[in-house]
Amino acid sequence: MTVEHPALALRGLAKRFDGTIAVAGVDLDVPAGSFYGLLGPNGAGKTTTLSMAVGLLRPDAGSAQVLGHDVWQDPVTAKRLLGVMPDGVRLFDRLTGAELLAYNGLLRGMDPAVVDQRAAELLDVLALGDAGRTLVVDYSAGMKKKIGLACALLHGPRLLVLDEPFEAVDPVSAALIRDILTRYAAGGGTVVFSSHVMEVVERLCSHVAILAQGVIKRVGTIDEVRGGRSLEQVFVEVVGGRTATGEELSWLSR
Ligand SMILES: Nc1ncnc2c1ncn2[C@@H]1O[C@H](COP(=O)(O)OP(=O)(O)OP(=O)(O)O)[C@@H](O)[C@H]1O
Repeated sequence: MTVEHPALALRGLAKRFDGTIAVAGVDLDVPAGSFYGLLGPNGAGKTTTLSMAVGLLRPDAGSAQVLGHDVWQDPVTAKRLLGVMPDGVRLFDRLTGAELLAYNGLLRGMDPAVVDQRAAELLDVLALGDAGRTLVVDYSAGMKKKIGLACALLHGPRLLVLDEPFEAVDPVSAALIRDILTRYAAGGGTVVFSSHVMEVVERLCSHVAILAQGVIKRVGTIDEVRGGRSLEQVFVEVVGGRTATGEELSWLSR
């Protein structure tokens, strides 16, 4: 009997920066084939959690497995199965989009002919073909997101982990990214992405986890987490925060 591993399994992940506890013990199972949203306010620990989950940041404690392969003990296998778009897309940006994709593909040991063919297709689908000889450093923020996504997809990973893929992206590009991710998930891939945008998560995701102050406050399928309400209502209730009384900033009124 074969054991079905979750696409991503996090156990007790924790990270502290100096005096700040960024992530305080996160357990999460992302079922294979799911579209998983990681929601949380600024500073909740989303980027830190995802960075540890994909092997970019060493945790103080805990483990991360991609389809049963430990990210820290068996990184080559785990990273072969994984496509990552990190926050702020730290790219080698003195290259054109095509050069960056070629660099990524060859670094992964892919056949150069396959890299060329897939790179051309990705640039075309993501509407980056027109950027031609423009260096990635001169791309707009939205274009950088798209080339980051192309780099994450190039080797045909089974799991995609994306940090804020819709941030700084215009509606046309956002729709394009949504379509590509939806097709990828329909084809058997698993997507995990972080976001603050309820509407995107509600529209796309089968599952959601709400992270606040470094811990998971709610987790489950979208319907389980919503419990008949809107995701925004649940989010605000879980995360709390201050409400304006109307007295503040009175000097702004004329
Ligand atoms: N390299 C670092 N050095 C020091 N503190 C850090 C570092 N990275 C993150 N932190 C702190 O850890 C906490 C969690 O940050 P993180 O970036 O993971 O949150 P986030 O949920 O991704 O936030 P945002 O939505 O604003 O991107 C914050 O308090 C942040 O200031």
